[in-house]
Amino acid sequence: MNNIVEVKNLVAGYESRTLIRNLSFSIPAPTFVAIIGHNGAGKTTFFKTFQQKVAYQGQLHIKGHDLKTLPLATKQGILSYLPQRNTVSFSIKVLDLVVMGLFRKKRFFEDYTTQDYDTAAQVLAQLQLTHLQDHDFTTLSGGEQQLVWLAQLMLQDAAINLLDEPTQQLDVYYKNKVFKLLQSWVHENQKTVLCITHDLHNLTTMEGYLLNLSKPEPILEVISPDTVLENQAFLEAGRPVIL
Ligand SMILES: Nc1ncnc2c1ncn2[C@@H]1O[C@H](COP(=O)(O)OP(=O)(O)OP(=O)(O)O)[C@@H](O)[C@H]1O
Repeated sequence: MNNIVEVKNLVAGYESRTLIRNLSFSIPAPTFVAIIGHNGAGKTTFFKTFQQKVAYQGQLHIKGHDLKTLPLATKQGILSYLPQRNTVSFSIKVLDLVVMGLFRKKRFFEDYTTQDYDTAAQVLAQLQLTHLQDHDFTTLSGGEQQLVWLAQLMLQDAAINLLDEPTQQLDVYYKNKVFKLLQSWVHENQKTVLCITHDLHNLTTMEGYLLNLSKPEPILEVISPDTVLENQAFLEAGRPVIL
């Protein structure tokens, strides 16, 4: 069976700075992977390699395809990305923004149907955002906007989802809720979620792996209260000097 994600001897960074040094791991089945590490460790850069926005050596395979040779449309159907910050500079209703997650299933200029809007509303309900669905997105709080982007990403329905700090601006209730939702997304919808996070204490109850990019030789570690604590202590003990 093809691995869902396979990273082999990955080396990436910027000009004179190598941030990812010879990283290798594979994910054989849909799972949750928390990507952790100090500020500047290269977590977002790692995601940028998947988007081909940073030059890299080594291999990145998704569902058995080399990312370098995969046509864009196929890649977009397999891989979704939620950036750390996403902005909209025009007024748009929350439900209209979320339904756009279905764009890959539409032809150019094809309208969204009532059924599409119902699907979008269901995802908003899962995130307890129904009361905001007719609001102007630009008037929402930072945390509410983050949840709306997450709803849109869930609607995209890709097999592999790269989330860059999706809980950064959320209150403690929503942090917990979003991690639980991601867990059920993996179990019930067979999604693979790679999630950059600094919210280590939310990880203790998760099932999956963590990858600490601050460690000299990062590997997938099975999440347990002990591994989370060990990694927390490692990160608190100090930062490597990154030149
Ligand atoms: N285009 C670029 N050119 C040069 N250096 C860059 C570029 N983009 C990012 N960097 C640097 O690479 C380092 C890693 O950045 P990256 O965004 O991957 O960190 P991170 O682990 O995601 O950090 P954080 O937890 O703060 O989000 C940072 O020091 C950053 O300044």
